[in-house]
Amino acid sequence: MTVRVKICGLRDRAGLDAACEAGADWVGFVFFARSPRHVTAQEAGMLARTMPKAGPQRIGLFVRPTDVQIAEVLDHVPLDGLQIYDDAARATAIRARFGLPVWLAAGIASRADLPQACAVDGLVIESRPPTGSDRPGGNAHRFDWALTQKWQAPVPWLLAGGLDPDNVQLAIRQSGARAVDVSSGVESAPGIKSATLIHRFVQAARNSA
Ligand SMILES: O=C(O)c1ccccc1NCC(=O)[C@H](O)[C@H](O)COP(=O)(O)O
Repeated sequence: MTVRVKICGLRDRAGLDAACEAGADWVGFVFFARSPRHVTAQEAGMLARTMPKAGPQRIGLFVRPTDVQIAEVLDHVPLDGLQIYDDAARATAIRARFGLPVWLAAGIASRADLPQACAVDGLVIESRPPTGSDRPGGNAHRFDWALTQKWQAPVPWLLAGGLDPDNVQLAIRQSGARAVDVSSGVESAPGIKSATLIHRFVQAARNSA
């Protein structure tokens, strides 16, 4: 089965074009001011509206958002889904309020952290942020991939956190993931995507056995 790929934290045309050309399944826009990958609704709108019709789905990332913040973004950006950093009940409420697919981001340190039930459309399973980080994702920080191996996931899920073109095949083998999510690992500096690394990452994920 083909492994699906999300390239997250896109901020400019070159990065977005590379993700589309490489055949990514999803691209992510980060609406969190403290992130080096932050985009305004206007910037993301310009990018998202000019993507190929059969291109990747557009996912908006929000950290503990208010309904007003999400609504303001949706006024400008045609999003296909929302990735939410908040508790599960809030993610479910956002899904009901906006009628879009919602992925809940879950920070994992041990097997006990893996959700056994949820009322959202997908889970992004990533490492807990390292001590001192002021953001819940995009930290280039990995967890023990074997933790998800025998997990009976309640909904489709993506593996995230510290992936790059050189480790993604091992991560897929060890975790059993059928979808992967990367940001830092395809950058030449924080917030600056590398077309070469994006292509290498997508190719490596697709070619994993
Ligand atoms: O990228 C950020 O700065 C960010 C800030 C706040 C919430 C989420 C954020 N990013 C999430 C992602 O890019 C991915 O879902 C995932 O965490 C992968 O990150 P990385 O370890 O950098 O590949």
